[in-house]
Amino acid sequence: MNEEQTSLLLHSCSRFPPPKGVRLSYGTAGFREDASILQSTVFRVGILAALRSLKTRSVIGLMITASHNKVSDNGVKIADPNGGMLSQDWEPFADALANAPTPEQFLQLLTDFVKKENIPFDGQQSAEILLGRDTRPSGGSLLEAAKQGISSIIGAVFYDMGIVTSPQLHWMVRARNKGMKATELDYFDQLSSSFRCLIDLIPYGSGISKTVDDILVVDGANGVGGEKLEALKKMLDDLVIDVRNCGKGSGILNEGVGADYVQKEKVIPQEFGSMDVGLRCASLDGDADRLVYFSVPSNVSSYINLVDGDKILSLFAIFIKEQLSILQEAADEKVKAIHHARVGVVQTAYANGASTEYLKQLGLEVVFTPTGVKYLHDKAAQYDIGIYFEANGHGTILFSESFVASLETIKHEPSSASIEQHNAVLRLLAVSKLINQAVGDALSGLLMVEAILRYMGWSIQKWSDLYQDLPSRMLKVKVVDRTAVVTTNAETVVAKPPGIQEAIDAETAKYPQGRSFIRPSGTEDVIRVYAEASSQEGADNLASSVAKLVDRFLGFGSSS
Ligand SMILES: CC(=O)N[C@H]1[C@@H](OP(=O)(O)O)O[C@H](CO)[C@@H](O)[C@@H]1O
Ligand SMILES: [Mg+2]
Repeated sequence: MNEEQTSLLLHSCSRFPPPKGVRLSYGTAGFREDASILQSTVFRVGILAALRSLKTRSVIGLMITASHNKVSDNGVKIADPNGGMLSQDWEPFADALANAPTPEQFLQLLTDFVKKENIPFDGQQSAEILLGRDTRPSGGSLLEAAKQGISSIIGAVFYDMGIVTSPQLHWMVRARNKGMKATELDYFDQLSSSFRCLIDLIPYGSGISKTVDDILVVDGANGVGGEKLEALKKMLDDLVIDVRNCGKGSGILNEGVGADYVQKEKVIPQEFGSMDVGLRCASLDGDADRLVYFSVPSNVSSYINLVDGDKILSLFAIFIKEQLSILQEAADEKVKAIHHARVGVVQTAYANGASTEYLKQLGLEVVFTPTGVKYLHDKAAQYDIGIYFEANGHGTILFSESFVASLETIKHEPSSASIEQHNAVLRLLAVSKLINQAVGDALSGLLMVEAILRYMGWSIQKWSDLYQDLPSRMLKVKVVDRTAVVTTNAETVVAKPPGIQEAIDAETAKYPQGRSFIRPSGTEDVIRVYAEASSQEGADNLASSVAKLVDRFLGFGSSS
C-alpha cells in the first residue's frame, strides 16, 4: 500500500468514528443494529467490499438492509462474486475491521490482512462494487457512508443500483460476473419470460380454471418488494395480483405486516381481513428475500392458515421429482441421465417435524444445517439439484452448472425423447432460470409457486393439505450475554452452559411428539426458543417452560 493510499484511508476513516461501547458482529446476515450507530460500520464495509473485489478480481455487491427488523434498524451485507453471501472465512476480518477503535488500528488490521491474503494493491487491478438499499429512511445516508468507504480505496468504483430487493442485488452481482446483462429490467425479463415458458408447458387440459381462486393477494410488508412486484406484474399477463402494503400508504415497514410477522405470529396482517376468506394470499419480508403463503379461514378469528417455507419447499420438491420421473423410461441415454440427478433437500432445526417426515416419505434425501442461508446454500450447492428453505420462507433451488449444461444439450440436440420427456427437460431448464440461483428470492419464488399450482391444478387448500404441521411456538428471551449459549448438531443441542440441555430434555420428555431447542439469534440480541408438540397447548407450554429455563440459567437474575 503506498503513502497516498494510507493517508487517504487514515483521513477518511477519522471522519467515521465507531460507536463506543458496542461490539459489532457480522451475524446471520451481515451487521445489523440501530441505524443511528451504523455510519462507521457501513463505511468500513465499503472498504471491505473493495478489498473483496480486488481479491476475487470480480464484481462484489454491498446491500444496505435490515430485512424484517424494525424500521429504525438497518444493516449491511456483502454479496460475493457468485451472488451468494460473503465467504465465511472473511467474517472474522469483517468483525475486526468494524470494531477497530482508532483509524491507526484500523489501518494496521487492513495492512496485515492485505499481506496475509495477498490482495493485489498494485494499482493494476480495479475494484467494482454494486450498491443497493431497501426503503428504510436511514438508507440514503448509510449509502453515502458506503460510497465514502469505497472511494477511499484508490481505483475502486461503485455503481448505485438504487432501491432494490436484496435478491435483485445478489442476482445482478452474479449476472455481471457471468458477463450477462444485469439491470433491473434484465432481471424482470428473465423472471417473466421463464414464468411464461413454464405456463406454456402446462399440458393441455390440466390447470385450475380461471376462478376467484386465480387471484393472488400479496402483502408487501410496506417495503421494497411490493413496489417491485407492481412493476413485475405489468410484464405478466394471465396472473392477477393485488398488491397491498406496498409502502406507499401510511403503513410502517414490517409493523403488523410482512412474512416474518405472518410466519411467527400466524395472524392476519394489516389490510387483510374477512374480504379475503378463501383467497390465495402471500406475504414478503422487508427486503423481499422471504415468502410465505397463507389463507384467511372462514371462522371469525385473527389466525391464518399458514403455508410456510417448509410447504413451499415440499411443493418445489414434488414438482422437480415429477419432472425427473417423467424421464424414467427415456430410451435416450443423455435424457435418462437427467432422471438420475442427485437431488438434495436442506432444512434447519426450525423446519416443522411434519415437513421433514413428509419429505423423507417422498424418498428425498434431507439434510440439516445451522440457521442462516449461508449454511443452507453451501450445502444445497453440493447436489445436481439442491432445494433449500428456512421455515420462515427464505430459500431457493440450486442447479449445478454441469446439470444445466446437460439440460441445454438435450434442448438443442435431436434426441429420441418423447414430447412429454422433452417438455420435462424444458420445464427444468425454465425453473433454473426463473428461480434465483444467487439467494432466496420472494418474487421469483412467488412466480414459481404460481406456475406449479397451475400445473398441478391445485388450490392453496389442496397444497396446504399435503401434510398437517405439528403445532409449534417460537419465543425470544433477553439474557445477559447471548454468546454464552454454544450449540452443536445443527443447533439442536446446547453444549454450553452445562446442565441446560439436560433440563430442556427433561421438559421435552413430558410432551407427546415434543421437540425443543434454543440458540442465540444472529440478528437480534435474544435467545430464541422453539418448541413443537402434538397440541398447540403442549407446544405453548413447552416453549414457555424452556424460556423459563433460559432465564434461570442465563437471565438477569442468574448472575446475581
Ligand atoms: C428463526 C428465524 O427465522 N431466524 C432467522 C433470523 O436469524 P436469527 O439468527 O434467528 O436472528 O434471520 C436470518 C436472516 O434473515 C434468517 O436467516 C433466520 O432464519
Ligand atoms: Mg429478508
